[in-house]
Amino acid sequence: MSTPTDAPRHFADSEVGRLRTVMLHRPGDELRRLTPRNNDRLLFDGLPWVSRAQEEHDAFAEALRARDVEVLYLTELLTETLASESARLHAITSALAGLHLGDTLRTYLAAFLTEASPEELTSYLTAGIRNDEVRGGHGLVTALLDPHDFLIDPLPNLLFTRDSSVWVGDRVAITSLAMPARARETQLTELIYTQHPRFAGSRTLHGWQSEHVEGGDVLLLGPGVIAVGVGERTTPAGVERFARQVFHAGLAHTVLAVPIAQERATMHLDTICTLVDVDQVVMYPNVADSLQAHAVTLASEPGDPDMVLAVAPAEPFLEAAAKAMGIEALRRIDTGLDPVTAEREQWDDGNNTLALAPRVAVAYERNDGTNDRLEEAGIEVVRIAGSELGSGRGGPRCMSCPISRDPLTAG
Ligand SMILES: NC(=O)NCCC[C@H](N)C(=O)O
Repeated sequence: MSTPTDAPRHFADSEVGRLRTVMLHRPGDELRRLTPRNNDRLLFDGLPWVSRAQEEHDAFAEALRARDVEVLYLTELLTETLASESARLHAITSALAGLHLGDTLRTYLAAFLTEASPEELTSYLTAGIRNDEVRGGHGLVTALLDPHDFLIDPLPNLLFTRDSSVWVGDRVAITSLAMPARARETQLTELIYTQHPRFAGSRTLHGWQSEHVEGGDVLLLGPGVIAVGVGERTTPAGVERFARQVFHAGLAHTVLAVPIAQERATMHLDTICTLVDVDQVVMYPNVADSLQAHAVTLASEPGDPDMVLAVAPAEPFLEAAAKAMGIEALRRIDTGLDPVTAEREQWDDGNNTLALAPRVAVAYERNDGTNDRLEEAGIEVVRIAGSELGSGRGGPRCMSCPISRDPLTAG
């Protein structure tokens, strides 16, 4: 595999530049924590068959490797990061910061986790610890909590690495996840990007303490142009903060703030629209005509500490996007073949494609109507199975965090 020698090692300025490196999370024991009592709270619609989900995920990773994409695994990076004492201390302190533990249990767990190997600590941080699994620290809190209550919550949505960090240019944004079940994920991505030797020197943006922005809402439409969905997960204040940061860092000239319905089916912008070419998106037709965008640009001089943002009135999304991208039109390929098929295939993440290069995209095989349409439009579809992976409501884009793509030429 070769990368252009003048390109930074970690870089992304589009959704479709040739994919070089991606971070995935192979589903593991954290999925075995899901029960009919907690799956709603943990944001899964069902209980996945874990070994089949792993097979499906391995096939996804293999399809990427077959296209010369370097696959990094979040848990491997985390375990390597946790070899450092300072990273371990940081990880343990943040994982035990919750107000549900009490001093006795927190002190016991801190000592217990400090003794754990990096592999074991990774496992506790991702699959969690249940009250009935601890051997010490017993007292009022352990007695009053239900035996099945989690002292450290499992993170089954780690599978969706897209949401907990986003590379924009040569910087990585640590996002701020809105749902309590996912909030701790970004403590782990922050630790990896700030303490793993591979990322030494990488500069970060945003942060998990900031206003909510989730990676599934962030679409790098092309060099200098970023669309950000605002709905169930990313807040208006989140997109404002994000816009200020990318303008300040010179990473974008326009941010499109795109209001989306606050519903589970459309939890992120990438559940209704993803790019499959430099000027083509696959899009949910039931919202395509009503989707609007406010173009946000910098009204003050670059470098002025009082950054003033100019916010344009709402315009149809595709028009606003094409204008900001400097192209004649952002063409649309519809999900499904009719409104009902479109609704079914949108729910099953037919829109949620991962581009490997212009006109080459990974998609769930089950969405026949959408995949046929993509192929008719000249897109090569790399089909993967997702019957179990999809039970958390996320497709190939949600399950991948591009760390390196070949740059697209601006303009
Ligand atoms: N970008 C995405 O749409 N990610 C899918 C996230 C699914 C996860 N179960 C969630 O509700 O957050």
